[in-house]
Amino acid sequence: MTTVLISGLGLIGSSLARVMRQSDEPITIIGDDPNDDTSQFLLDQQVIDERGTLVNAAKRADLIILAGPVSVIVNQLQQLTQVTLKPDVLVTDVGSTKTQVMQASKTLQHRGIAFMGGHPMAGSHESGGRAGRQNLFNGATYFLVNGSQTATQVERFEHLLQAAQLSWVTVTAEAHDQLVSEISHVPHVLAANLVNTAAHQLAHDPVGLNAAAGGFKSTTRIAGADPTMWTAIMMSNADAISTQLDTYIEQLEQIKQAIKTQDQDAIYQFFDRAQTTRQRLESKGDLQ
Ligand SMILES: NC(=O)c1ccc[n+]([C@@H]2O[C@H](COP(=O)([O-])OP(=O)(O)OC[C@H]3O[C@@H](n4cnc5c(N)ncnc54)[C@H](O)[C@@H]3O)[C@@H](O)[C@H]2O)c1
Ligand SMILES: O=C(O)C(=O)CC1(C(=O)O)C=CC(O)C=C1
Repeated sequence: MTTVLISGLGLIGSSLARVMRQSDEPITIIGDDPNDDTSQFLLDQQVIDERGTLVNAAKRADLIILAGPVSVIVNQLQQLTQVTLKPDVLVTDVGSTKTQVMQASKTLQHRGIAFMGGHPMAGSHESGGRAGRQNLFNGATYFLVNGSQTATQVERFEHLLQAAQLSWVTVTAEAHDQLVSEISHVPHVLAANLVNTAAHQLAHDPVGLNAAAGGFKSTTRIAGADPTMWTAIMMSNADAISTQLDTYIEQLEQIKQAIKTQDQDAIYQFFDRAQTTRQRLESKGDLQ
């Protein structure tokens, strides 16, 4: 029997629990979350078997998954250094940034506890355990960052999540944070900025945002995401995100100039390049 402790039963933590429920291995899932409503819902749905607190339940666990906001994960890695854990336990996380998390895991690793960074590249603008789904991660990339885990621990972890048919990719924390700043973090900044700017400009327009159609709605869906989670992400990947934003500002300046000066060719090339890349991703089935 494998005992899994998931701390943070939100969208990601509860979805991982739902995937593990499909595993052929006998498992007990202990859930830790301060939200009583979510925890009770997941108990009733038999997504988790019992509730516990991180500090009290950690000593029984073979696998500990930290699935709260990045700022919470960083604190919990410190808390776990004060607990006597099973010698073979694997501690991992699902945080959207990895450098700060890997740094915070060092004390635990120095005490001989196996830690491996993780980040499933799937999610939603919805949050909370009720929004979790068994198929949320299907076919997605799952980044792993090497810490002090053994090959057997990785194999067992991947086996527990087999039902999701994930694509496992090992990266360094720095390469990870650089990459996701571009494909995930900056897009969230841009989406939120589109909404905030439009809302401000149209504040006194009686039709205004109510007339927004597919274009505005599909480019800004992710602006509906949880501000606590996204604040923690921005705070923990500040350098990479701000550097990427500089590049975006430069690119926006260039297209602004092209539009202002009626440079038809430059405008066409701008949209043509984007269309070609987007269509290539769609044809691979990666995007809709
Ligand atoms: N949402 C996404 O698309 C996505 C995708 C991949 C990774 N992530 C990462 O996964 C993590 C969780 O994100 P989410 O979308 O599930 O967020 P969420 O808001 O749905 O869930 C977070 C959960 O953590 C709980 N929590 C808060 N403080 C806690 C504490 N001290 N102890 C235990 N639980 C606590 C909250 O009550 C909540 O249930 C974040 O680190 C995020 O960066 C999110
Ligand atoms: O699909 C979404 O709504 C998401 O925002 C998922 C998303 C992203 O693509 O940026 C969000 C955060 C992550 O860490 C990984 C995935």
